[in-house]
Amino acid sequence: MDELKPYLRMLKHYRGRLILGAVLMFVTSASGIGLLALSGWFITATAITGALIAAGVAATLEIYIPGGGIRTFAVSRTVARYFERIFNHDTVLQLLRDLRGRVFTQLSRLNPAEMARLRSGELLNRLTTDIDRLDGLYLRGLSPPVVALLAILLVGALLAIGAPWLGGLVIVVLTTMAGGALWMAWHTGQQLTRDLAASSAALRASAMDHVTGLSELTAFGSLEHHRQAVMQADDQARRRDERIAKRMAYGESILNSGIHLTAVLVLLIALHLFQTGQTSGPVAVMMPLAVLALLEPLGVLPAAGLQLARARASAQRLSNGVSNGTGTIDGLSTNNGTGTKQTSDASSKTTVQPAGAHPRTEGLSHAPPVSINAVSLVRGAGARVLDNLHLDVSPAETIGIIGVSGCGKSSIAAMIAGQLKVDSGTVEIDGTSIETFDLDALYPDIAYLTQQTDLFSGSFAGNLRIANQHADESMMWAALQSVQLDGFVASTDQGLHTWVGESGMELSAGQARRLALARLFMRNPQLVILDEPLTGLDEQTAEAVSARLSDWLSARTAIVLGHGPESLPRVDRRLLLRAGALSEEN
Ligand SMILES: Nc1ncnc2c1ncn2[C@@H]1O[C@H](COP(=O)(O)OP(=O)(O)OP(=O)(O)O)[C@@H](O)[C@H]1O
Repeated sequence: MDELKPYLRMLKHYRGRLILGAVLMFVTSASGIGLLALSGWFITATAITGALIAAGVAATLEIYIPGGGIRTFAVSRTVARYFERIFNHDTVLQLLRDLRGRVFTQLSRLNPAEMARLRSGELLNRLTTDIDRLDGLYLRGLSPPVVALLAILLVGALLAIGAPWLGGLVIVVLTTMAGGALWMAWHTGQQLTRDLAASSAALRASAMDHVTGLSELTAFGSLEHHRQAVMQADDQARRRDERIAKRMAYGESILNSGIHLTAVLVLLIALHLFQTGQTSGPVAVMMPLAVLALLEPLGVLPAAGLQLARARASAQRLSNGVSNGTGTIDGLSTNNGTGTKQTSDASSKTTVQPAGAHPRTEGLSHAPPVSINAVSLVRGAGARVLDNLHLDVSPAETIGIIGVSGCGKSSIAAMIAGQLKVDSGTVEIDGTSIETFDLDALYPDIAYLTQQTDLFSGSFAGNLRIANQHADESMMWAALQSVQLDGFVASTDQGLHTWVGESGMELSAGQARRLALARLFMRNPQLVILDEPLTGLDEQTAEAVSARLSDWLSARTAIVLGHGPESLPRVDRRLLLRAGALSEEN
């Protein structure tokens, strides 16, 4: 249940509302029980009185008080239900707002490497299904057992009018039955829910792959094959859903049968009590009816058990891979005993502050030295990408690192940018280990161009402003000119305000890359990391951009990565990365 603790803590803020909501739920149930029990009593009492009068025996019955009671219960049941629904749903909406805020905040703290690990299907699942399950924690998971228990106690008290021992016995029997049903649903729900959540995420991910990769799948003639895979994922999710529904239906029918059986037993005992003169006829009829009135508050218990299991699984998933707000960035994180948090999955290693360290909170006031000392790195399935790597970059030096595809160039870039944690060794910027840097303080002074071009749905101006919120139009035109994109932008209808499409889809790959490069010129960083900056540019444009880039880099410390010498701008030193180690290139 530990996973649910943060959410239970969140519920504490609404303590008053939750108690009032539960009271309204109980009033609804109690009114139902009162209505049925009193109606049974009243009908029997009037029948007996009528029969006595018909037999010539003088008999009277006070009808106004029980009649008024029945009307009161009928009205209070409807009114309490109405207000309970309005009030509790309002509370749930407030909880939902807090929950969404919390999850979005946690997601926004993830760095790109971690974000990439959460496939979009996963993310969508977390933001919709998981949150929805948690928002029902109170209404459908926690309050029904409380209300059910109170309802059992009330019925026990009513039975005690006929025979106190019977009231006590029924309380014990029904509480055991209800507790058992709740526990069974919770227990079986755990595994089934985990399986269902996994199949739903797989279904969403494959459905999204199908839609986004439609043109590739069509071009390779694999559309039908992939469609079958999506259908299979759908089938699996549906079968798991059905299994849960069946188990819940079994649970409900067993519980209902138990309540009916108890009502029959209570009827037999009540008739015996009546026969032996220990209770009156109307009370004897009221007793089994009061038990039957428990069908409603107890019938929801299997669903409540399942809801609790679902909420727990959702809480687990939400904390898995998302910061829990206590400094742990990844659910897979473990403390390795040295005070430094690490992830167990090599492919998702990210830089995390060592516990207890005082982070450096000031950025870079000058072009910093960068040093990599005895760094080793294992990634993915366990391949050693870097092996005892050393590198010293002097202030304002530009170094180029070249190497074949997959040799580890991007890994070096991500490491220096603090987005990949090394297995051993240190990475230092300006004499400070990247692990002790407050990255929020460092990032304004570094520029990191990743290999992948990320543009946002928006205009040219909007995409440039990501690098510098306060940039004016002349600055933007100058940046666009540096990457030779000014002519193209000027030729569009709305110039800087032209929409570049979702993720820059209305631009060619080369234009998108140049727009990403232009963002660099909008800032004044001290340290620059460029991962294959000239990819996708034709020879002539690459030459022009390269010359401009070389000038811009001259006063900054820069590490530029590329496949070969032609993919680099002018550098002070060129190194070759091979077999995890660097060697000088002439
Ligand atoms: N996200 C990841 N998860 C697991 N392993 C990865 C990941 N990214 C890269 N790797 C592995 O790390 C190794 C180095 O990859 P890296 O991207 O650093 O190479 P690279 O030299 O930049 O390649 P390229 O020039 O093709 O971009 C590769 O063997 C790759 O399989």
